[in-house]
Amino acid sequence: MLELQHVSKHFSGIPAVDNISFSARAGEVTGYLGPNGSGKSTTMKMITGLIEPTFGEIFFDGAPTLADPIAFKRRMGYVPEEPYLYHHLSGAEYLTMVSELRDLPRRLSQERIEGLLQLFSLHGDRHASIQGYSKGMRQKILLIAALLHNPDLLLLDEPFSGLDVASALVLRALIEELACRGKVVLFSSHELDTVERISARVVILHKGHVVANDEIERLRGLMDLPTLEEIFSELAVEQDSRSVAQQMVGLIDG
Ligand SMILES: Nc1ncnc2c1ncn2[C@@H]1O[C@H](COP(=O)(O)OP(=O)(O)OP(=O)(O)O)[C@@H](O)[C@H]1O
Repeated sequence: MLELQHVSKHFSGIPAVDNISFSARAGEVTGYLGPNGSGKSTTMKMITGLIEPTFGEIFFDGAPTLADPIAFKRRMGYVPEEPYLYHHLSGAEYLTMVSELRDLPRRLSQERIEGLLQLFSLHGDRHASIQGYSKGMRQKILLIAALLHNPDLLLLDEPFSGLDVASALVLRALIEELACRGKVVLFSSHELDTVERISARVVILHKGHVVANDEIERLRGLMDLPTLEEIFSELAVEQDSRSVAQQMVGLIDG
């Protein structure tokens, strides 16, 4: 289980994430939602150890993640929102580098790389440089890199970004399958339909605060709202989208 206890992150004294506590359990998918700038990526980065919390602690299977960061990173796979890749490498070279950094045996890692490239329909492009890859192709490389070492915890920050319909369907099924196999999966997304389909629970952030942390089914009942989109709008959207759109058109067409 992944557990955040009273975690905050301040940038120049300003809280981006403010005293949040929640847990994500093994065997189920936890959706992590919030408007732009609400603190989702900051939370993900704190869990990975890329940035340290200003306050609070993060635990994985009962142990503080910062107590033994190397052991924790062996068990974690992370798909960042921003694809920081080495563009001069080919997809296959990049994945080989990742597997070497992760100390995976060469034969095993090559089998996994070849297989995953095939299954993500990227095999034909494996020797081309990442520079020439489309956004979706880069996203697939990030996904494969996060999966290669068969992690127990998957942190997926907008993992569907740039994927075509077929690949998004594969990823959706993959996330469900990983949870079925007992992994902890925390994934952030703005695609509420997808979140609603595959997540048991959601955590909703608004301006750095947790405004909901429950099973989707229970939230529907408690709030008497039929869809996650309506629950999300009620808790985390302040503006009337129709009126904002009309004002925008008014400005350019006035
Ligand atoms: N390195 C940083 N320095 C200063 N402020 C930061 C930094 N990183 C994030 N922030 C601020 O923290 C807040 C939360 O940002 P974050 O990227 O976590 O939001 P998000 O929920 O992931 O948004 P999005 O949906 O747009 O990806 C924002 O106000 C952002 O400007």
